[in-house]
Amino acid sequence: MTEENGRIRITDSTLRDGSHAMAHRFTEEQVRGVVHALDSAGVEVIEVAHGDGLGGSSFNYGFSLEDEIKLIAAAVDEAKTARIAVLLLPGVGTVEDLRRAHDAGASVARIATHCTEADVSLQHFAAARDLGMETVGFLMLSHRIGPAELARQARIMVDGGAQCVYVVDSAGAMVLADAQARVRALVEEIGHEAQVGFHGHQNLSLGVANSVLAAQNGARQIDGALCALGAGAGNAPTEVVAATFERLGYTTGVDVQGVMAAAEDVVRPFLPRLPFADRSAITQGYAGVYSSFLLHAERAAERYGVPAHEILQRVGEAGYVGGQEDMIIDVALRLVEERERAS
Ligand SMILES: CC[C@H](O)CC(=O)C(=O)O
Ligand SMILES: [Mn+2]
Repeated sequence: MTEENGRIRITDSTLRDGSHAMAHRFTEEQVRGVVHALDSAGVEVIEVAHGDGLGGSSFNYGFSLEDEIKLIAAAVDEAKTARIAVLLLPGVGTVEDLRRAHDAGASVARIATHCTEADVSLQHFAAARDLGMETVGFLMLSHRIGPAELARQARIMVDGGAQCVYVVDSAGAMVLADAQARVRALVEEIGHEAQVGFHGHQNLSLGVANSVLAAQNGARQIDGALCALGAGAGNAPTEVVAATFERLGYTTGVDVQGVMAAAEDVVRPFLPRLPFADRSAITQGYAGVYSSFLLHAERAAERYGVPAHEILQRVGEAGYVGGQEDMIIDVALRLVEERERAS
């Protein structure tokens, strides 16, 4: 296929979604190295923040090794052409956090809400627009509601000032047509006023395939992370996304060799473990569990002596959402009780 499929903007989230997999232990040196490599490879937007967004460094979500504003400033300093994005979950981060990130040089504000709660993002979009930032809405756990309802939530974000709204497969639970239908519904609802994006996870190893279907159905912004470094089994790998989209005839502006080198030579050496669809991560995709719950479940498994995949299966059945990380402990304790009663 030739270059006929139009332009796709790749946003790399190694330094934000990857923060989950790194237990929020990124150093300034690592941030500088990754930004330098991505920027040199032509990646236009690089997201930097705590895994749970601005203000996420806390007992509940895990403390960052380095202050995220310092990391954002380092990323801005390192990038020659790429723009630095931040993620903000209203309630975890505040408008004040957004201002601080903007003062440090971030220019893209990605405001994330649970897929049914778009209305809590309105003041954050207004603040981001006042600051002159580009605005992106992020509808997390998008698999939990149908395409029509998701499109209504996207409409709320666009009316509030979002210039793009993402279908976010936080659990890596979407199976091909799920991604396709949701992206198509958003494109129909908001496509003449705003762009649509797709953020895929690899729990069922479909992050790249879902991203391709998203693009074929009108998505114009696609997320990835180098070496798939991200929550759960990781994100659609940026280097695979770039290579695949080029082969499909999309223009991304990304140098495939450069981004492969960034993955292999810069990120891989500091990975604590390769993101992998093991039993726990597959369970997340299968049962529709927030990918960032993986490490929390593994820690609870270790502490209470019950398998992480069983915890995650129960978490999926209960339908817990981001912010309910404490319920993972609750589930683990219930499993312990059940086991004691049964023995
Ligand atoms: C906790 C925020 C979350 O990691 C955002 C995201 O990347 C997702 O929902 O997939
Ligand atoms: Mn994610």
